[in-house]
Amino acid sequence: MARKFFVGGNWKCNGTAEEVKKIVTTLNEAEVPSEDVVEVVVSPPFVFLTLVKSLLRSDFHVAAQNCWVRKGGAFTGEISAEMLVNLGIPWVIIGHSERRALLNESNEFVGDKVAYAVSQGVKVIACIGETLEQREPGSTPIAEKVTNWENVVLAYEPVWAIGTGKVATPAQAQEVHCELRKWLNDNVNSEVAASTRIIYGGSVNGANCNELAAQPDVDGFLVGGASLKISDVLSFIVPLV
Ligand SMILES: O=C[C@H](O)COP(=O)(O)O
Repeated sequence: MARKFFVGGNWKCNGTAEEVKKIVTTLNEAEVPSEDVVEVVVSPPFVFLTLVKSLLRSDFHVAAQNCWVRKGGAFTGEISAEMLVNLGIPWVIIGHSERRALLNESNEFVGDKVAYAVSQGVKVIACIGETLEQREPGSTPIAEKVTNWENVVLAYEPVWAIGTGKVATPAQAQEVHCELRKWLNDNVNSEVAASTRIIYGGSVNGANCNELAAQPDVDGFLVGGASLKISDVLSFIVPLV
């Protein structure tokens, strides 16, 4: 089964409304492959979600960077999956290594969040850890709790590559992605293993994206820094035509 290439731009905790509008304008004016070929999703900070959604071209989509683990309520500062649905935000990033490291999000908590968001109809970019010792316990709660894998993209992001300029080699990325696909085969089922997109994140830019994209098990990217730069934001989408 062909897996549609996925390009996610994670803007993290960056930008002003004016800067965000400039990036969106650049994206809107670009000639890019059809959405049948590449799925493009940008993830602004929460406060800009509605702004970006209202301005962004209709063939690109918007993701939140986090959501609460279950139904909303007395959880100050949180945003629920139901709210994302209410706003028409189709995607959410869950379990990014920055949240795992800085906010102590555990594997179980991340697994519960992924399952709850999917149960509410929000599609999830689920980020998992770097080493085999981290990847397996990180993936197990997701595998145990998620029933609808159609709405999950797995993002492999080696911590040493995030924001450092040290990108994994295509061979390193392929090795881990292949191992993850085998893990899905053994722990979920062969259909999910064949159809789930496994994307790579960590210092992706226009110069290294094509070689990474050529790997059979690299189904896309989650891009941080380069997705915020007007000069770079198209560089990892357009070459994929
Ligand atoms: O979510 C994106 C990743 O953390 C990668 O960030 P980066 O492209 O700035 O290395």
